[in-house]
Amino acid sequence: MADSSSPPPPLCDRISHKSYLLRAVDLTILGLLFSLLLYRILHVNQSDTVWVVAFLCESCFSFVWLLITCIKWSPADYKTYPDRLDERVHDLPSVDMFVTTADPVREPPIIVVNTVLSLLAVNYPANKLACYVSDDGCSPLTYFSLKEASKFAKIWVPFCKKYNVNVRAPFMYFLNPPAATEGSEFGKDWEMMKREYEKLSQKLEEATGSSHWLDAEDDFEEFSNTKPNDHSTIVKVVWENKEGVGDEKEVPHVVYISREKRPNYLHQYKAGAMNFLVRVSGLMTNAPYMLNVDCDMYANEADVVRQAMCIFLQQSMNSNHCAFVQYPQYFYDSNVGELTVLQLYLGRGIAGIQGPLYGGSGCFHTRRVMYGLSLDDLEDDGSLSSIATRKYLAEESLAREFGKSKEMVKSVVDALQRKSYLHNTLKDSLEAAQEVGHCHYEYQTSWGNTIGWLYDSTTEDVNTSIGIHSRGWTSSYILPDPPAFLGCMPQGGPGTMVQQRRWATGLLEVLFNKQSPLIGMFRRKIRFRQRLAYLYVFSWGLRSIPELFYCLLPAYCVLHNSALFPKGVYLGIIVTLVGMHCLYTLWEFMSLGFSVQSWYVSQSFGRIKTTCSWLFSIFDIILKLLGISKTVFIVTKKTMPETKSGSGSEKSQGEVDCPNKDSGKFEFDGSLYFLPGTFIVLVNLAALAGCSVGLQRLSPRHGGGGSGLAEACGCVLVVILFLPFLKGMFEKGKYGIPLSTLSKAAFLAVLFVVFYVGN
Ligand SMILES: O=c1ccn([C@@H]2O[C@H](COP(=O)(O)OP(=O)(O)O[C@H]3O[C@H](CO)[C@@H](O)[C@H](O)[C@H]3O)[C@@H](O)[C@H]2O)c(=O)[nH]1
Repeated sequence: MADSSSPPPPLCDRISHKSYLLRAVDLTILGLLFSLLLYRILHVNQSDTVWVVAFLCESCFSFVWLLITCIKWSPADYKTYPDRLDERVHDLPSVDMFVTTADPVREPPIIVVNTVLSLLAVNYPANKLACYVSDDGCSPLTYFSLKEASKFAKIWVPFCKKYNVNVRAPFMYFLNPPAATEGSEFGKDWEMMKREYEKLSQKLEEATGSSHWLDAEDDFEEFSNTKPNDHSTIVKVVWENKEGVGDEKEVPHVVYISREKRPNYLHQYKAGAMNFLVRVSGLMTNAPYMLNVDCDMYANEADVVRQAMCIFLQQSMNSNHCAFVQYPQYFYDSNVGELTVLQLYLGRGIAGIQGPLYGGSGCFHTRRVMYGLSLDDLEDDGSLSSIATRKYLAEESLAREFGKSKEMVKSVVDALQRKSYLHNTLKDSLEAAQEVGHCHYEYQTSWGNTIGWLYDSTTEDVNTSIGIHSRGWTSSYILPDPPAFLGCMPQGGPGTMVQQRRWATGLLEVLFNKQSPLIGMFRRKIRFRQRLAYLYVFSWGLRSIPELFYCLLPAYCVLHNSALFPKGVYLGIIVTLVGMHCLYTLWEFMSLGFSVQSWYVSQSFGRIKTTCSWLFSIFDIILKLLGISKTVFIVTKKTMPETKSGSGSEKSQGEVDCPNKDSGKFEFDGSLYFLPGTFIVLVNLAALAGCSVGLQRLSPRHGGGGSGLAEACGCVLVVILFLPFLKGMFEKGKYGIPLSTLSKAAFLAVLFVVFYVGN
């Protein structure tokens, strides 16, 4: 029997994943890289440019590996015990849930609706939840869909709770009929729900094609004569859970919001939408915690909110320093093993330092931290220190920072002082909500600067994340199995290239803005290794330059008859390095249930995205720094789950996104993204062809003893890594490289070859 004087069991445990073996492997690879650099220094021949370029590239790779080793040194995450929550906590805190959408075509409302339904049905008292949907597309269709979805939610939520359904996004749930339930009560309910969901989908599909419903109801008046970038603020209470007591049949509040937009007015993309969500929810429900998900990231696990609360509530009993709880982002229907591996190994590594980076979706935030509090502003019991009280609660300074709305200032004071929200009806706040959605509301306030989601980067997530860690807060990482949230990712092709470029550009923007981990070394309270983690992420775009050079160096050396790699026994350094790196990364993949094929796809895609997409982020950032152009946020196209059935609940984490039948099959279009890759393949093929006809003999020998088998193997390796491009040269349609790209790349390749042979 448990001793009544012993402390109650914790709500969560921090699990360390430290491994001496993995540290040894990381260090060995680092040692090999440094030996290679040393060899180059000792054997340098100043007239040999190849040697110098290779040295510079390898220095970059070594630096990146040094960062990786530091990041992965002490991995950790959290295990939570949601079953203990009810025993320990009698009054669960409220949570405001935010969903952002921006374009009803690229983000079909049926996807948004599924995400919303999955959130409305989570295992948490409905009177403690409110779901706010921000629509940057100002689309009556999205509003219509939400209205229909909230009607469906009245049968869906009780159904999920009654039968303890695991996956509460209907489009996923109904992919798998339950086994042998015919005739049972559950079987009948299941059939009925499925029919109702089909009706809902049908209605939304019909509404997408026509707009007759728009005139039929007064409710859509505010949408008339609006354009996505030119309209007034719209705030609509879709469903209000009046006098909710947390009954299983209740549906949480649903609110639709679309902030004012005017042409030529910088609306700050997603970050601007998030800040409007924070303000409106502050006026309406003012929950101390806020969950944010992208419109395609549905809750795949009914206990997501309870799990996050285990961390926050345990921390508030102890030290109270966790600003946010981040779940990793997993994806349905897409081959993104690379992201899964990255989030597990590197993600846990960062989580073991000061905590995971905020990834933009699947994250629970504390409202007070978003209002700019630093860790130092709090006493041990979580109340504001006397200095912070003076600093934050003077009404004048609050109005300066948070904007002129009196209701907003009051709600901020309540949130900072942790006062529980006094129930008004949501509609009482509509007028104030309109005011805080005005284009000019943020003018000369601290929104986006020190408060809320931070501006000045299209990757608002990591920009905001470093702002929070710089104020001394920590964050926590939970990796439940099945995954807590699942979203969609574009398959390899133009969509991916645009997305990767936006990420790399946004990250570089932070590297060069005031949040940069390179500045404020002693002033900011961010830990040293956490800074390195940010540096690793923010410098993605810069890695494109050494990678591009390194993909061309073997071909150059073969054509130029010069040595790239060490000779004799020293060649062993390179061979061991490549071999170890391959085996190590392969092990990382296989340990998560991915196949060898998936590992190859990720290695190949890694090189393609760096040289073809990240490369453009450098141009973007130069143009931005020169003030010639601004960066833009192109919304990623979302697709319904099609090829795979299954709820994700019976699968292990690794299986969530194993490659589909088309893995490695790349889609092309005529955009410039595909020019560098095609050029790389052509040049390496030309070098191999030259090698086989003995071209080197025509070239004079250059430093290091001329090229040999190692350089030719280098060319083969590059071609293998860019195989989707080689295949694309022989395919037709969307899988084929367009003739225009091929001819441009061929022209450049001919220039490259002609210029270097015998030069
Ligand atoms: O002007 C905008 C642009 C985007 N969004 C929303 O922002 C979210 C993310 O946009 P998406 O096009 O899906 O970007 P992804 O590249 O797929 O998203 C990743 O990268 C983004 C940063 O670039 C992060 O914000 C996301 O959380 C992260 O999942 C979506 O819900 C959009 O509807 C807006 O609300 N307003």
